[in-house]
Amino acid sequence: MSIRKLAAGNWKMNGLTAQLTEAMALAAAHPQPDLDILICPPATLLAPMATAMTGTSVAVGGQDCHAAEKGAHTGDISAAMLSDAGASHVILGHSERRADHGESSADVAAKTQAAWAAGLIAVVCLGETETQRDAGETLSVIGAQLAESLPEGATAENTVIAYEPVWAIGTGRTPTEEQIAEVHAFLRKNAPDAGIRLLYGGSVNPKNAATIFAIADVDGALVGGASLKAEDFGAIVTALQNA
Ligand SMILES: O=C[C@H](O)COP(=O)(O)O
Repeated sequence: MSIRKLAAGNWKMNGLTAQLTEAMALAAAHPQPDLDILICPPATLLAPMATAMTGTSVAVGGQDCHAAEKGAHTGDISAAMLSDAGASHVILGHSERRADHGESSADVAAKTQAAWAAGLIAVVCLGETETQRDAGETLSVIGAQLAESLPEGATAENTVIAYEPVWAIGTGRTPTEEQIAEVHAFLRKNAPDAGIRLLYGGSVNPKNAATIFAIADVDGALVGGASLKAEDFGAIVTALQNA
């Protein structure tokens, strides 16, 4: 089966209006890539970025949504609002949300349903902590997160899975190629649809991208820090295209 690759950037809580030029430079450098490119900016930049990316190769996504359609949830954003602002995707269950906002896998599953209902593609994040890896619990943790975070009905069309070891995020540390291969093979085998794209995330940069993209069952990356600069993210996109 041929799986279309995806280079996704998560800007997290970074980016002001002036940084829209980075997305524009990325789009200009990759006018017709043979893969999908996604940037998930902070909510404040969603609408202007979606407008700036119209007609380009770059899709735009949110970083979280509420599980409810609408209502009294001060400060939250619904999936329909993301879609209305021009998003096609939404990152859900990122470990920073799980840690900072106490999100459980059940919460992530409810948000995933909401995302699908609004026509968004859910980019669902899973990953073990360093303590869990050291205890030999990686696959059981990932297995439980996978089973509990994805509601019934996940397909290659509506869902992307991102494997992000918590200890590799923003640390400059990455798992070995064998460790990534093991988790991705597990996800390919256990995901509800074998066509669901599997991204690796955690300290991906222009230097290590080609090595990571050569690993079996890695269909792309969810990139944090290195997605903020068009030059760096562009180099990662090129490495993925050449993989
Ligand atoms: O969503 C992205 C990941 O958390 C990776 O972040 P990072 O590339 O800065 O390590």
